[in-house]
Amino acid sequence: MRATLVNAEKFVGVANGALKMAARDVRVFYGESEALHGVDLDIYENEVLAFIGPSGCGKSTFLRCLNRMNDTIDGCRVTGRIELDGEDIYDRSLDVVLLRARVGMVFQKPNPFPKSIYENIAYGPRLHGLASGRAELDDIVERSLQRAGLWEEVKDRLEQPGTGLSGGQQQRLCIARAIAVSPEVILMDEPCSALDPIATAKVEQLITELSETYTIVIVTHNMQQAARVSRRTAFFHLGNLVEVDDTTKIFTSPSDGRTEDYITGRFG
Ligand SMILES: Nc1ncnc2c1ncn2[C@@H]1O[C@H](COP(=O)(O)OP(=O)(O)OP(=O)(O)O)[C@@H](O)[C@H]1O
Repeated sequence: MRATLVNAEKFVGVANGALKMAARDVRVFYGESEALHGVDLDIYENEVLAFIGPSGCGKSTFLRCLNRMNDTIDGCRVTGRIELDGEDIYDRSLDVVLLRARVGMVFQKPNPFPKSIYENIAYGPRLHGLASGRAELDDIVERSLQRAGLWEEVKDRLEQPGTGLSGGQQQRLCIARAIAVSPEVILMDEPCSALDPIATAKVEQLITELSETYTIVIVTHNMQQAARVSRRTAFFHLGNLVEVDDTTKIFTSPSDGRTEDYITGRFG
């Protein structure tokens, strides 16, 4: 563990981004059971925002609301309002496939398609008509892999299966796949929990680099990780968003006793 939890200096200059997403009174029901009890949260451009809290408190449920992944869960219902650049993402006329390109997602377990490394990246841009020919597609594939810090490791084996890479490489491949469709927001649900410390360090470094271009929301069980990568942290407890503040403040002088109990290890 590091001596200090937070290196605040690296976040200078990104503290006052424009509003990117806004959630108001968001409630999520699984059948009759209410899992999230009215969450209000603003997310700013180019910030890294971490969600922390004990198991089952609703972090992943809320994250999935942000690109409507909950739509894919039977019996799940979302109420309230979530806006992306001022637009209601639950509006009936909204194209969900396009939304998920704008608000991409990286999951806990790396999940490359059972296709070549090249095809893993090329699939999205092709689907969304982002390349006018093979040369442009090649260029997107190379740039995405470079951004994800994977190009040097895979440039000579682009036709080999993505599933043949190491776990850490697979996760960076999934990040490259998310980047390839030029998202604005990237949601990450415990992206390092299946990785070893070296692969984790690479992904954390990548998150810091990517925040120059994208807005990143990350769920993590690892408080040191939240402290290392995020500018702000939101603490969830029993389906409530208890508080959101600068990461430094959350880990040094939180406003709510429940946050204090959690970060000092009294529960969770
Ligand atoms: N598909 C589902 N069907 C029914 N209930 C669900 C489903 N997914 C989550 N829940 C419930 O919603 C609540 C919040 O779960 P969620 O997975 O969002 O929490 P979490 O904070 O992400 O937990 P963890 O840290 O363990 O991943 C829990 O009570 C959970 O049992």
